[in-house]
Amino acid sequence: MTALAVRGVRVTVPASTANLGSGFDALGMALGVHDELEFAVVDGGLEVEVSGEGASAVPTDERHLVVRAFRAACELVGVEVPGLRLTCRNAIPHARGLGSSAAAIVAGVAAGFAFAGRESDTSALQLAAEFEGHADNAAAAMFGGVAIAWTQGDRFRAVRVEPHPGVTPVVLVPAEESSTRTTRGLLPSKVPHEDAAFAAGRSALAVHALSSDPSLLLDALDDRLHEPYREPAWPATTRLVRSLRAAGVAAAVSGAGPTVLALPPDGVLPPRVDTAGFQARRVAVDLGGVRVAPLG
Ligand SMILES: Nc1ncnc2c1ncn2[C@@H]1O[C@H](COP(=O)(O)OP(=O)(O)O)[C@@H](O)[C@H]1O
Ligand SMILES: N[C@@H](CCOP(=O)(O)O)C(=O)O
Repeated sequence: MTALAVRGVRVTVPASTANLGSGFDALGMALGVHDELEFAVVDGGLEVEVSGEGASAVPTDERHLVVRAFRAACELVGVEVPGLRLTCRNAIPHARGLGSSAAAIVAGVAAGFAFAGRESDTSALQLAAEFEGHADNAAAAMFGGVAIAWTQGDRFRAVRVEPHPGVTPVVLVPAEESSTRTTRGLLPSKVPHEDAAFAAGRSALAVHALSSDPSLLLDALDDRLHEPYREPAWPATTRLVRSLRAAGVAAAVSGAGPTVLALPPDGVLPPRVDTAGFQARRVAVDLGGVRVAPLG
């Protein structure tokens, strides 16, 4: 067992927008909406206090996602925490395609690593991605900026790419929720070769557009790989993505939806696009990923 490096940490973790069009399970970008969590070592037991998003819905016992990820991380790094007081102040909306579950997992993993005096690294990403099932949004939440994620056998890998300052996201968030697990179930096991080729070109272009030339984002964010299959889950989202794109605004479904991601120049949407039913919010790109500080 490793000795505890600290008795408590404060963790700030960003939301994320995954896929960015055709980069299904491969591209993610961290966003400037953050959950704040405190992990304090206590003599025994588990105390979980949640405020903000999801407060009335998430369990406050050992089933809590942050607690599960934290305990798995503690086991991996070899620290034993006798008891935990966890305080969560949530700002990331749940089940909207903004990476709330990835953020919760990354926060728990980062805290577990910090208790062993370690920073989040490739083994932390591996654990977080195993929990989430894919590394696109977990890598973005962990390392910030744009993430390119891939798998090598059963290993999850990712690199961080610096976003261009002209990438200015607007998220359009509807009231209704959509579970990622449910809409992953709508995806086919095979797609036409033509669509795969379309996706390869678009997702490669997306990396260039996001890092070097935002004028190419409209083409780059086009998708045939997941959005058409998930459309029955969120028809209003599909309509809004189409209207934005028809008005020349780069737009895609954020993660597994139902939020819409738009990347208009200067973060300004044309007034003629009807966004009724969605709350439009300009958000920064988060550049640093999860942050951990000792509790004072
Ligand atoms: N901060 C959190 N604390 C506890 N559970 C969470 C948290 N964030 C997300 N979850 C769990 O994950 C679910 C949402 O996950 P998911 O369907 O993947 O949507 P999202 O796109 O928001 O990640 C929530 O309904 C909740 O069960
Ligand atoms: N690639 C995943 C991304 C899910 O992101 P989330 O923020 O909706 O959890 C997918 O499209 O299923």
